[in-house]
Amino acid sequence: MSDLSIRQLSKSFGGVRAVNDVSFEIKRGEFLALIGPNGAGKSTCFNMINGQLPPDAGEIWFEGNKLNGRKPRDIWRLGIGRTFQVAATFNSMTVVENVQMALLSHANQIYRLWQPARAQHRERALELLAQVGMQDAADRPSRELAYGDVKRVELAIALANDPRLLLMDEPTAGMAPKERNDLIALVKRLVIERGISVLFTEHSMDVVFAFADRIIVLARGKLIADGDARSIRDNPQVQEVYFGTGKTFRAEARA
Ligand SMILES: Nc1ncnc2c1ncn2[C@@H]1O[C@H](COP(=O)(O)OP(=O)(O)OP(=O)(O)O)[C@@H](O)[C@H]1O
Repeated sequence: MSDLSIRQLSKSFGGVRAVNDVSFEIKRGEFLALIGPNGAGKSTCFNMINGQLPPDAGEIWFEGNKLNGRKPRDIWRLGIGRTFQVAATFNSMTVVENVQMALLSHANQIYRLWQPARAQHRERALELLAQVGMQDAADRPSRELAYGDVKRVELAIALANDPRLLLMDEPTAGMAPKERNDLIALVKRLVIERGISVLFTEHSMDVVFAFADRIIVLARGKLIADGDARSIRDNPQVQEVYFGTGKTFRAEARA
């Protein structure tokens, strides 16, 4: 069964066809990269899936539910998580408190009648921090964290909602190559351990080719390729759209 089904999705801004008749599926437990040069329509796709932008045409289905017309919060409740930039309050709390707040927010959706106290979520918050390798920093003020560690905590916060599909739009933006690699390796491990699906965008082709189960490529709003790393790397149309961007897509660049 496919988790997410995107069917003939389109979105224009004035005369710009940002997303043009795009269809793809994500299967349960798949780690799928959405790539494409700048302005290809990746963020617009994400924003339609998470309910921030209404599509002009096409349908989005998740586990048998049509998502068109639903609010971001309803889509989040259906099990589609996303990594947010940290909230304005992030710096005023400890690391574990930030995850506790996310758990509290999630619990309030379901157990509205007997809202558990924040303290009761500490153990679960520590478990989530352990999954992202941040348990030792649990009681540190969040404002002291290095950038890469903030990203790990963001991931723990996203996992607090127990998503079955996680959307990650450029999760490694602003990171050094080693940090990028580590974060995506961590996400891949979580995909395998938790059986969730992840759709992510990433500008580092090394990272995409090393970790993605499957890659889809957008160019000027159109989906031009969908396949594994080798087929994408050898695809002449993909090579052409990346020509001159400094990314390597030549066959001889194969690892
Ligand atoms: N809110 C908007 N208003 C007008 N035009 C927009 C808007 N959002 C996106 N666009 C245009 O739609 C096209 C696709 O943009 P989008 O941000 O989805 O691409 P992207 O693949 O995410 O790019 P990048 O890799 O640079 O983030 C671009 O031409 C962009 O200028």
